Amino acid sequence: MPQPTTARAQAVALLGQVLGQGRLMSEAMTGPAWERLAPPDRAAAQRLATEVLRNLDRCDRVLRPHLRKAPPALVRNVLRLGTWELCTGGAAHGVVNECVQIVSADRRANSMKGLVNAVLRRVAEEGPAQWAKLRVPRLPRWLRDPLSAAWGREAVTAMEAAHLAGAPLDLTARSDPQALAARLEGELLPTGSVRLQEAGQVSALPGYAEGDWWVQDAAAAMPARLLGEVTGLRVLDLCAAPGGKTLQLAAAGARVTALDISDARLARLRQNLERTGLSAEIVTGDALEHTGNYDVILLDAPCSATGTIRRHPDLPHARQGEGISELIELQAAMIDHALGLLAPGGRLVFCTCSLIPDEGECQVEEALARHPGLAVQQPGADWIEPHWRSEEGGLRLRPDFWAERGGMDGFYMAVLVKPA
Ligand SMILES: C[S@@+](CC[C@H](N)C(=O)[O-])C[C@H]1O[C@@H](n2cnc3c(N)ncnc32)[C@H](O)[C@@H]1O
Repeated sequence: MPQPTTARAQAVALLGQVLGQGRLMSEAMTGPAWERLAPPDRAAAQRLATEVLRNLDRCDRVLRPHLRKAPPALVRNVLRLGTWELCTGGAAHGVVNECVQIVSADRRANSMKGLVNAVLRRVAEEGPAQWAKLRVPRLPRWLRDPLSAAWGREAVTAMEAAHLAGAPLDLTARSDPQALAARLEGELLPTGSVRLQEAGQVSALPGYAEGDWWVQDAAAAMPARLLGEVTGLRVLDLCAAPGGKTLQLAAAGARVTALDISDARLARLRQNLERTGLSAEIVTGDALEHTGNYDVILLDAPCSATGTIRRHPDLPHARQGEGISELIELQAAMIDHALGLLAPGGRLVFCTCSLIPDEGECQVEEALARHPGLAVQQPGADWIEPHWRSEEGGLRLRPDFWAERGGMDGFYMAVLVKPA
């Protein structure tokens, strides 16, 4: 008979996988124990682990005076979880009891249940008052150092505040953003996205089943918007899944080919097309091997995803920057291949959800040097704020932009024009 599990126990298991095994939360939310959890408990486990990771530095600061030496990983993660809950309004009795139970149930950690009980009782008394005074958690050094070099310390501090604040829910309307904003009582952003500050369960929102909208961060919706009128154009979405940009292009009347190397991710794209009643040709394959001829190509290249930390605070803890140089090489190869698939005079939108200039500005500068005649088209949309523009002609978006509205994902995008 499998042991029953709880949201807290699974949150601790998620923390162990992210912090101990370098797995992303999205990779870790599988397995028999996870499957046994009821959907609301899965959501609770995900939220608990996400908040602990977002506040990891704070949890460790509160715990430090109560620990003479670092306890084993499981005990440490239970203490971090308990600390976050106790410092943010969790009821002491329930939190402490269950944390003790989680440790008791583990053969190797069992002997430390007394310590967990004693430490969390102290945290329950002293932690909440301390919590509000703690500094905003900093990014790990592997990311903080290069970002400080690129954007300056002050900007990184502002980004860290945005990471701590988390992200509202942004939607892209299939047809009428104004009507959607009114219907959901959301904010119509200048770019055309609709923002909800408190959304609850996404699939329960009006219009979800009818496919009237899809979830897409406001920054992520901008690359396709830069293309303006695309009705009837042959558009290739070269790294398309799960399909936010494919949906935008199809809704705008383009003849879209959506290509991705991942069948599993394309299955989500297919579901999104079905739900919204939009259509696109779907191709499973490697972008570098695709052939064809297109008026427009949108290349949302695989990248470090460091622009999405507001929503994925696990990322800087699970990864230490490994694999980024390979991604940078792949992005350059994809730009070169995409240019070969474009008709003369055709446009390539290159974008990444990264904060690292090597995956953005530098890619465009280097592509211009490699391809004589290639030009950058300065986007002219009236919603573009002057400080978003970067030197080589692209747009640099950061999580600390629009702070008063709730921020945006970090993104880079540029429109390249092939010589006619
Ligand atoms: C940033 S995501 C794309 C997000 C998507 N454009 C959207 O808006 O929903 C990058 C995608 O690149 C895909 N990918 C990675 N390597 C690839 C390759 N060699 N060829 C095609 N797709 C690839 C990944 O499977 C992933 O879905």
